[in-house]
Amino acid sequence: MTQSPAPLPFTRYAYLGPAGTFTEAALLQMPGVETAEKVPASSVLSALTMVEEGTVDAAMVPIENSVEGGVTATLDAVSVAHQLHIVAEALVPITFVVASRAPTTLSRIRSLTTHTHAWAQVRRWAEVSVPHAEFIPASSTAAGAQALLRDDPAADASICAPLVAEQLGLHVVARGVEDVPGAVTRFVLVSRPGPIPEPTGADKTAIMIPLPEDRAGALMELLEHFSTRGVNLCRIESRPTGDGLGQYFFSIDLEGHIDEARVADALAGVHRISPKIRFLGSYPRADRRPQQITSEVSDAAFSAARTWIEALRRR
Ligand SMILES: O=C(O)C(=O)Cc1ccccc1
Repeated sequence: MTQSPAPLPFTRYAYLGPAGTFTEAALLQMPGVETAEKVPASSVLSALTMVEEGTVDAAMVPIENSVEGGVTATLDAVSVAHQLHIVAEALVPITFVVASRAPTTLSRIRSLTTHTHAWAQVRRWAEVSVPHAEFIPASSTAAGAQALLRDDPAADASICAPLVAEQLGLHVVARGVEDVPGAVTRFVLVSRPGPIPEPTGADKTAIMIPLPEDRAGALMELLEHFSTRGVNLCRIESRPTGDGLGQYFFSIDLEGHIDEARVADALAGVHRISPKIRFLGSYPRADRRPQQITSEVSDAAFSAARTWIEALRRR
């Protein structure tokens, strides 16, 4: 049985702005956010810094795309550079339009502006449909669309969400230009380390594990701790630590909550191999998919095993 996530204890949120970004759409999914203050930031890094400095309580940032994989800048910032915890996630279906200020055709477009993350998702379409168009990076899809309304816009058109084009009164030159229909971006809400959201029965835990150096089979050993306790991994990526060639960490999302015995036991096992492991948060799954746990790795089974050992030791 799964429980609904509890309301978030925050009143001020940062997000990659301005209004109309996909990140804002993710933030608007958070329970209770309607009455909270929403502060637009000009980059993911500045949103994270606002959290660290206490200007806001939490920030929504993109972390993974179903087509492109991890948003490395966010993964690295949350895993290494910042002391932040993930407290919620949101999934946003992504579709893009090409928008221009005045009516035009694709063949007349010589430059396109959008966020790099959006450009990565329309690149193949662009090669075929606007092969001569130059890409001009914007701080977000909505910022790129707004820039078209300036006196002397740098680009002929922008790639943005359909709603933004509509709200700004732009002309839609083409719709559904994403290379892979049905793509979804996963966003996470990060805050300063504090109380961990309660387990709901459909949760994820994020961790960062520096790979032990000069230890044959270290990855296999790490993974065994999860498999023997029936802990399913939903994402595993290796990233350079930034400290020198050959130094890597694993960024892992697993199914379950730190309050569950099998998850805590697996993490304790990993800690013995890689003591610099970092816990980055346990939080409710956005898709609310309940966990499938076999009886031998249930909390009850762990508790019975502990009781048995304690009884043996008391003899
Ligand atoms: O620029 C935006 O609207 C964002 O929120 C970043 C982004 C861009 C493209 C897909 C997902 C997120």
